[in-house]
Amino acid sequence: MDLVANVLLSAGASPAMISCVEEIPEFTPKTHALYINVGTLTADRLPGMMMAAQVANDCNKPWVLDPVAAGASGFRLRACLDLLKLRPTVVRGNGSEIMALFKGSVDENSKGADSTHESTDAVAAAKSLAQSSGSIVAVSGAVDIVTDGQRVVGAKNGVAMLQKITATGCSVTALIAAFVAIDPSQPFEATATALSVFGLAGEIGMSKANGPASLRTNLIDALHGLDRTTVLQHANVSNI
Ligand SMILES: Nc1ncnc2c1ncn2[C@@H]1O[C@H](COP(=O)(O)OP(=O)(O)OP(=O)(O)O)[C@@H](O)[C@H]1O
Ligand SMILES: Cc1ncsc1CCO
Ligand SMILES: [Mg+2]
Repeated sequence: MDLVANVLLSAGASPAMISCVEEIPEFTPKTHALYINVGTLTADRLPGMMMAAQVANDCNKPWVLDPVAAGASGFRLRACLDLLKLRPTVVRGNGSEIMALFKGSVDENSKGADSTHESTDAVAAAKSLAQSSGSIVAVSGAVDIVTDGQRVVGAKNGVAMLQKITATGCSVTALIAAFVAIDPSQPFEATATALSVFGLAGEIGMSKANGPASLRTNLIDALHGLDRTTVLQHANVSNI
């Protein structure tokens, strides 16, 4: 939650981390985008997540799902599939998470939050999931994949060390929500751009880092300092 909120602040967004069921109907309409992350899922938290998604849909707010460790247990998988039925604007997971949602079955080899698959192994699953769910599907990894079920692009910015910092995936999903909030009519473009910008901040941060802890700090600084010229010069997004 710390990294997610600080990444959003660095990018110029304004996070509010709300999980109290009593507040959700009142607060969700005030947002520009809702982000639901099941990382620390409990039976008590799920009804609030479902309610928030429903409120967002009722007031036409975009919302984004991070299905953390979707294949790790039956409870988690069902929760993610139930949330997916509420049609998030975007779902972003790692290769294993997107493949578990596509297959609809628990992954016996799941390592939990970390992926055991390359993003490029999940392209067909992501495309099919986008078609069946109606959501934009993004798969993070060495190449970040984004698809609306027809188009597929790859965003190639980033450094492998990002995997050694917990919640970089959660944070890039939050950034996707912030970018979708800017123009909800272009969620595909917003998702690819957010992934590319986050990866670029990782590259710039890594040039000054000694390891994961300093990369975490430099990543936030780099995101805060990014300008349009740097993004246009170094963003590496292409059709797949
Ligand atoms: N091998 C890699 N090379 C470059 N960038 C990478 C690589 N692996 C992951 N990334 C980047 O790291 C970020 C997090 O992606 P990752 O796939 O690790 O998410 P995740 O598994 O959901 O992470 P978490 O659950 O810890 O939040 C993304 O911006 C992604 O592009
Ligand atoms: C490690 C971990 N466990 C639940 S959420 C989370 C953060 C990365 O997804
Ligand atoms: Mg994750």
